[in-house]
Amino acid sequence: MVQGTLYIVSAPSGAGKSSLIQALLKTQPLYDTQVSISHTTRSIRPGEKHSEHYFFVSKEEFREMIERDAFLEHAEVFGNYYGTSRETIEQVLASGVDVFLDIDWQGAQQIRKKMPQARSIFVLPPSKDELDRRLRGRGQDSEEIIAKRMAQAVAEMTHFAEYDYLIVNDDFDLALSDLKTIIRAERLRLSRQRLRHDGLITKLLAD
Ligand SMILES: Nc1nc2c(ncn2[C@@H]2O[C@H](COP(=O)(O)OP(=O)(O)O)[C@@H](O)[C@H]2O)c(=O)[nH]1
Ligand SMILES: Nc1ncnc2c1ncn2[C@@H]1O[C@H](COP(=O)(O)OP(=O)(O)O)[C@@H](O)[C@H]1O
Repeated sequence: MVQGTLYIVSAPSGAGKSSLIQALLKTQPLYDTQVSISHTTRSIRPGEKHSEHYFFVSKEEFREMIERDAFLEHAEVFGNYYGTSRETIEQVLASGVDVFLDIDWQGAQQIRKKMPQARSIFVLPPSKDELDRRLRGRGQDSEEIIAKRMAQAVAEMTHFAEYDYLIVNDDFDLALSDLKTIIRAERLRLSRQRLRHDGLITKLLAD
């Protein structure tokens, strides 16, 4: 079985990474691609569902998970804790499915150390004004939270060069097409193709 690829996707809040990942998943069968559902201590937003968008847990539950080493990575973002559960990711990758992590730069650094084979993608907004418009347009955060996220956006963006790929999410369809191209190219990497087509290659090279 060929291991699935782990994709890390980061961006300043509001740049559109969740929308891009969700749109991508609609075009891929579940046996090919899944998105990891993180644990978080932040409050649930209107329209969000427990175990669909996040596992919403208390600080105590989160701390208990850190203590039993249940996270592949975890970080504090905007004053809340976020983490990726180790168990599910390892199982899903082992079954050959690609997994997407929507995580920040701190989590990305931790994953790269543990799993150097992971691929990382950074999503940029076309401008700060547009980022601000998207955060407001989403209509889910208070003025105070939006201000906090805008203030953090530059700090997050300074990490773009640590990533393998960069997508500017100006025109959504174009950005989605870029994301699909990255995945297609990764699936065509020689190391993966060799394993998938071992028999074929042996036959073609036989005298
Ligand atoms: N390190 C880490 N960051 C996460 C995780 N889940 C979400 N994040 C990041 O936390 C930040 C805030 O996420 P969220 O509160 O959902 O806001 P949104 O990205 O603006 O919708 C984003 O940068 C996410 O990528 C996680 O499991 N680990
Ligand atoms: N290319 C785009 N053009 C215009 N609006 C966009 C684009 N991409 C995403 N959005 C909108 O911007 C808002 C923030 O997107 P979201 O995916 O929640 O961002 P993130 O997950 O990076 O915080 C949402 O309302 C989304 O519909």
